[in-house]
Amino acid sequence: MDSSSPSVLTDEKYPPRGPLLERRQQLSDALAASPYDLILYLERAVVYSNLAYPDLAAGDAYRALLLADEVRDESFEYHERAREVLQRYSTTPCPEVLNHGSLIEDLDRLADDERAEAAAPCIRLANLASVRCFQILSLSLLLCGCLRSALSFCERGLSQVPHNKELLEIRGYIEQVARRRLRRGPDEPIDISSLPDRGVVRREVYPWNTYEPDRFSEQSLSYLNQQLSEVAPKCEVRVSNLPVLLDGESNTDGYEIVPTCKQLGLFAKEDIAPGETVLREYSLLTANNRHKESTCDACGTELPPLGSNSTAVSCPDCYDTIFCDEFCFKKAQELYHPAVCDKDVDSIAKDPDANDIDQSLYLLLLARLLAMSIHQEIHPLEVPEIKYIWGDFVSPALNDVDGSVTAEPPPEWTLPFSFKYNIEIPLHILEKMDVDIYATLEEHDLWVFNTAYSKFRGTASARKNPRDGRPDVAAVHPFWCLANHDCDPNVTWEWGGRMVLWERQTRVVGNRPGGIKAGEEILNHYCDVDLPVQQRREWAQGSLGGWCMCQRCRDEKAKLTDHTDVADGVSGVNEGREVDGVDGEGDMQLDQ
Ligand SMILES: C[S@@+](CC[C@H](N)C(=O)[O-])C[C@H]1O[C@@H](n2cnc3c(N)ncnc32)[C@H](O)[C@@H]1O
Repeated sequence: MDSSSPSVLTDEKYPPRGPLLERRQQLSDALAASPYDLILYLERAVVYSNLAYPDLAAGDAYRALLLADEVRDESFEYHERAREVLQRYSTTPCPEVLNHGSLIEDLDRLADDERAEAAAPCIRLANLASVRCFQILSLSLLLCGCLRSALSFCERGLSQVPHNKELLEIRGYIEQVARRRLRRGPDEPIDISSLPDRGVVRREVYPWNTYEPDRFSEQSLSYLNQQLSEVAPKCEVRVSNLPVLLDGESNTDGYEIVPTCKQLGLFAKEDIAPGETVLREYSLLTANNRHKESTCDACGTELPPLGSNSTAVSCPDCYDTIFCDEFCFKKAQELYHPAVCDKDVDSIAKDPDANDIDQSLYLLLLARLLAMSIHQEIHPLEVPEIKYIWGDFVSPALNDVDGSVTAEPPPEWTLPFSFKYNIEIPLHILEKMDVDIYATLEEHDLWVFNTAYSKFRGTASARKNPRDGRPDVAAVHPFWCLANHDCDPNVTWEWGGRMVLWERQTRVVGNRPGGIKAGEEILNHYCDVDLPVQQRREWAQGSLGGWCMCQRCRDEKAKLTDHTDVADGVSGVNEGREVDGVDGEGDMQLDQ
């Protein structure tokens, strides 16, 4: 942390979390009772900042900004409701949260006298609130590492109050971090479009998240096993001890004992023969990022050729949505489609830039989850397809920091984040679905989206389009994704409408015959296991969340190191194999 720059997350050095968490709860309850109150949103944003959740602070400041726009524009949907609430604050002294630095004087000094007199007091408050939103948004997004969005909000604020000290300071910090990240000198100009806009935030079970089950409890395991018996009758879910993975190369390969952690895994309850199907799973939690692509909207498989004998079915109400057969159409109608039918959401986040492919797929998975929860009238985190899955969460205590404005987000923060994909587009999608984003805060708060993203990352699989090799379809299969990885796997998998895991005829190491004995763990593979150890580890790192420590990797690495020693320090020996075919694989696991 850069100790020379001021801490903006906290007024005191380490504010006690308890009272802040209590205040957060009070404000959330108040918002549930008065959902169009932008002052409550701003107050909660400040609490989130003090709790070191800059992403959640940005989320609340953005909702407050939208409400300030509602107050000012009579033609907007929530105008009356937002104005009526704000009006209540105009007779009392200015709300504390708006009285920040020199903001009030700066804005009043600029107001054209006549217009200022004519303006209703609540319009003055809305103007004040929107600049306060720009301050919180720009500073919070800077702290998450989203520099382009941070600068853009800062400039929008400065266009309203060009001399505001806080905004000018924030712009200075953004430029300081941008110069460091882009390696620019102090006098070199910075082009806003070249600024990085992907950041990272805390990945955790938020202290107020009451939806996360104890995955290791008897109740959870018995529920999971009951469901699993339908898709993988010879398997059961059990607790598995897995190596704790490091970020990269280390000297722990040769250790006899490596630290382990408790997770879940799939195990055989009965012997499984070579070639036998181990699991066959259907999921509607799918996404497709091509606008006009011939895949089934429900299961993501290629559509059958259209024609008089085709099994394909289009929705009778929004002809554009096509399903591969009657089964998928019925499942879609039962579980999500009515929430998006004829709602003009089809083109959102489609055909993304090459850099945004993964983000677009995760976003579209979130959109599907939201449609499922809205149609089934359950909280998004209660949707069975994601409720029990792995989120690679870090304990809140480890995430806690005393942040400094110009420091990089800490290494414990591992959830990729951007203003566009975590805040702006999810809210836009909900609005297209005719959802009142204010009245449904409990279901559609940013922490709910972040929790869903944590679960998708590390469990979703994707398929590359054979024409251009770009991943364009993704899915979460909640039982398939319980199987852990090993570079000497005993199963292999393919996703085409159904996710299928089947027992290998032969194992990679020693070419020994396949077959899984009762009690043994089902070992899947998250990378191409024909690659040499270094490339395997690099490839699997994204989906595994660390450097693979399976026995095969450790043995091969040890052999390679011995060989390197003998060859007098020749390093980087690859096993005489060109790394081709890495991009040729159709199915892949998406990176975390
Ligand atoms: C798709 S999930 C697998 C199921 C997960 N263990 C659970 O409890 O639900 C992927 C996560 O499992 C863990 N994992 C899977 N295979 C592993 C391995 N060989 N070594 C260490 N961790 C592994 C990693 O934390 C990874 O991010």
